[in-house]
Amino acid sequence: MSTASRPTVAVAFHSGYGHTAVLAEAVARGAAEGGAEVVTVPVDTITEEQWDQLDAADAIVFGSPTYMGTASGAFHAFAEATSKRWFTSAWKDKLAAGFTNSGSKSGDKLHTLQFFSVLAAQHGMNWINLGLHPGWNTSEASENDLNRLGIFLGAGAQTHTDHGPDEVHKADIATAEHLGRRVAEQTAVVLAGRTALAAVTV
Ligand SMILES: Cc1cc2nc3c(=O)[nH]c(=O)nc-3n(C[C@H](O)[C@H](O)[C@H](O)COP(=O)(O)O)c2cc1C
Repeated sequence: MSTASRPTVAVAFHSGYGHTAVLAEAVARGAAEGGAEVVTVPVDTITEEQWDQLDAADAIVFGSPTYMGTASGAFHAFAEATSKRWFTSAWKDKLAAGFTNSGSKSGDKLHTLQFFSVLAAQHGMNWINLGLHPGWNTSEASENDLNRLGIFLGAGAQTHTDHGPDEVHKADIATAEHLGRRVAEQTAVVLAGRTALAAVTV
């Protein structure tokens, strides 16, 4: 983990058909804008070097499409493989967040985000929520609002199943960027607090 206040944020994601990958890039972009060093890790092809990158990160943002009401099978395989880290509490006190994408407006996305938050809790990680009020919930609001799907736990996106990755909704991309920025900023606050605490306890 970083000792200075510049955080390292890892984006650990799976995308079967490229839509969620667009959001992973947006989270990474937002985190970089927020001052973090960023690594993206496609979990279905994860290497030993990338496991090391996750171990070294201050925050890990989990991302997956919603398949059958939960994260994809590939993401679940990755989650099971993290049990090696669980045994040694290797990820304890890292920060965590999550994003998902589905074909339907709801599509049971919340369940995927809840799965991510439980995975984080099992590791003793501290969950960072989206930190946005819902958009698109008044007569004057628009589908182009940030957080247009009105999710609090993480970033959610909806992509029509006959649309390609280049048609992921711009508001959902912006919402994912927001999440990345927020994770970077909140992680920097925690790192600064740890540094300050270490200074007064020596
Ligand atoms: C096996 C499978 C299961 C799916 N299950 C859901 C679902 O439960 N809810 C939903 O709204 N969309 C569901 N979808 C649609 C995907 O979430 C949607 O197409 C998404 O954009 C795919 O993201 P990806 O390109 O990153 O894989 C499913 C798609 C597949 C292939």
